[in-house]
Amino acid sequence: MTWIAESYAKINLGLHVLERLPTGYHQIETGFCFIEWSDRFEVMQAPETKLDISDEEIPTGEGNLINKAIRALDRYVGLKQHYHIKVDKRIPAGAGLGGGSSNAALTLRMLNKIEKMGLSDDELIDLSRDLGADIPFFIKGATGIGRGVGHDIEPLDIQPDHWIVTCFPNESSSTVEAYQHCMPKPEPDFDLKKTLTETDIEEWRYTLTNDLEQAVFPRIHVAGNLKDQMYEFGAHYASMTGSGSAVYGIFDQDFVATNAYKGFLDLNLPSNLTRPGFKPDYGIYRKD
Ligand SMILES: C[C@](O)(CO)[C@H](O)COP(=O)(O)OP(=O)(O)OC[C@H]1O[C@@H](n2ccc(N)nc2=O)[C@H](O)[C@@H]1O
Ligand SMILES: Nc1ncnc2c1ncn2[C@@H]1O[C@H](COP(=O)(O)OP(=O)(O)OP(=O)(O)O)[C@@H](O)[C@H]1O
Repeated sequence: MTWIAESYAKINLGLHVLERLPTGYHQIETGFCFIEWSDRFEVMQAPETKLDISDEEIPTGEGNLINKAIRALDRYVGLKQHYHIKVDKRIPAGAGLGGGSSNAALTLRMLNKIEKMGLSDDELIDLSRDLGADIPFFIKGATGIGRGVGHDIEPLDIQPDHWIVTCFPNESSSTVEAYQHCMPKPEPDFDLKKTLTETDIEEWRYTLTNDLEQAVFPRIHVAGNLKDQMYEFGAHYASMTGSGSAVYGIFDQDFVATNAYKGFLDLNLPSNLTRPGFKPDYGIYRKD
């Protein structure tokens, strides 16, 4: 029996880096929403654990977040079976799109369902606490504001009711380095929740910032150029997502967004077009 599901990417709507913590992590505040870019998972019972990823640049050993998620679940409840997991990888890695975290969260949700473990979202979040700061958002599967190191999610309907064009400039960004090079600001210049819920998207370019841009753009110039290009294509708002290097633009007219999307594809840059108010299909389906 084969189980199928989609592992969606996220983008960050604004990101405050508030404080560097003694653990090396940072206290942040960020809006999380989804885009229509996803990896496709096929999971089958197998004599031994096996991971196949269509993108050969992503290591499939112990360090892969899918394998880490399997081990964490096994430690927590003890898995009854082994699995062969095939991933059609479409989300670029090192893009700030949370591809690895999304994969880890889906692995936990799928095995929880396949083995009828009955673990709650909070239990899955607990057992995966050390795997990645973005994972709780992907387990919950609802948009919202992330606080603390990103783990504490306040659910909030902040999926933009606009078109989103996302583009990866083909140069990966390291999350560790992005945080190392940023300057924490304990008193941010704007109220993130208020901006996301009460301010028109047209106004965001004057307020809503991602603090990690200042750490990434000087080192990955193409990412900064891509943001300028989004505005040239007619975006109402453009920003780097997370630790980069992907950049997204928010557009209110479909033909302007489509034109931008096609423009990036013509430049051979991996890109995505997301519909207004997009909601991911979080279903896990059985293919007999
Ligand atoms: C940039 C974001 O994607 C925004 O949503 C996240 O903050 C990063 O989430 P992630 O990739 O799941 O991060 P993790 O895998 O947990 O951490 C990678 C590294 O990023 C840094 N890191 C991450 C999250 C955070 N709040 N502070 C940090 O300083 C730490 O050096 C950490 O070792
Ligand atoms: N299942 C996975 N899919 C993608 N990358 C993975 C996976 N497991 C481990 N990695 C490693 O994690 C690193 C970052 O990949 P990922 O796609 O999660 O980056 P990201 O989008 O920048 O993440 P984030 O936004 O959470 O910081 C890569 O170097 C990659 O080799």
